[in-house]
Amino acid sequence: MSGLSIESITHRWGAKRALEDVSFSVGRGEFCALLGPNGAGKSTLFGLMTRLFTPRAGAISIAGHDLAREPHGALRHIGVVFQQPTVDLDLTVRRNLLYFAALHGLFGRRAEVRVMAVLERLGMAERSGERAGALNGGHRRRMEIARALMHCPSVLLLDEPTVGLDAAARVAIIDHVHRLAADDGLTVLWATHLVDEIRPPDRLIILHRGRVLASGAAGEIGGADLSGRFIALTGAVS
Ligand SMILES: Nc1ncnc2c1ncn2[C@@H]1O[C@H](COP(=O)(O)OP(=O)(O)OP(=O)(O)O)[C@@H](O)[C@H]1O
Repeated sequence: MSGLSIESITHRWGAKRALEDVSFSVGRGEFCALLGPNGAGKSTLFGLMTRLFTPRAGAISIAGHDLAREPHGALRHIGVVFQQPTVDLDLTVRRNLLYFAALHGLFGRRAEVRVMAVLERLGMAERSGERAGALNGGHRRRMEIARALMHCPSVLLLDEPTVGLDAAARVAIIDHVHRLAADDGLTVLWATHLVDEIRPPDRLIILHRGRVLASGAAGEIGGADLSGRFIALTGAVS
């Protein structure tokens, strides 16, 4: 399978259950929202998918590579945007991306071309010479998404990427990432606790207290009122 597959993942922090028998898959070109209130287990799952730590039980497969048995094969297919921004504010946008390119073995003209291609993709090309610290929060996040695409991953993981952004910046980022899935065939997993970031055709996984409560098309799970359905399932006000 070319996308992402999570099979029967269980993880505990000491005696605390963070994930219990979590299974789902996201296909090529699908935008999948992982929706859960605080403490649902979203960041724990991201930590497992990026191999910050290993699951006690279950399997994770990325672009057909089992993360435990073929970690290098799996990890090179992942692009990650973490919840906390990780940008060098003193460098230009271009320089931030060039450093990241070098980490992936891309140098010189090839790196320059790739930097401009990913910035173009996120509508950021004209800002390549600006200092990252001078960008607004939305543009800084778009720069981070562009950076996550530098090594041509097939799976993009985003952990609550719109935290702290205003409504217009959130919509712009959501639009861009939907286009990456629809036009470029990227497999997207978008963790959020905000129902209004989810569109009816999106795949949706509702996670609560470490368990999957619903999985399917957002429009089918939520009908005309996804927010009401989410609150009914989890008791959480989003
Ligand atoms: N390093 C850790 N050590 C101990 N417990 C942890 C650790 N990380 C998370 N937890 C616990 O695991 C559970 C799931 O937390 P997690 O951060 O994965 O949820 P989340 O859905 O990402 O929440 P949030 O939206 O608040 O980031 C919570 O009960 C949390 O307190």
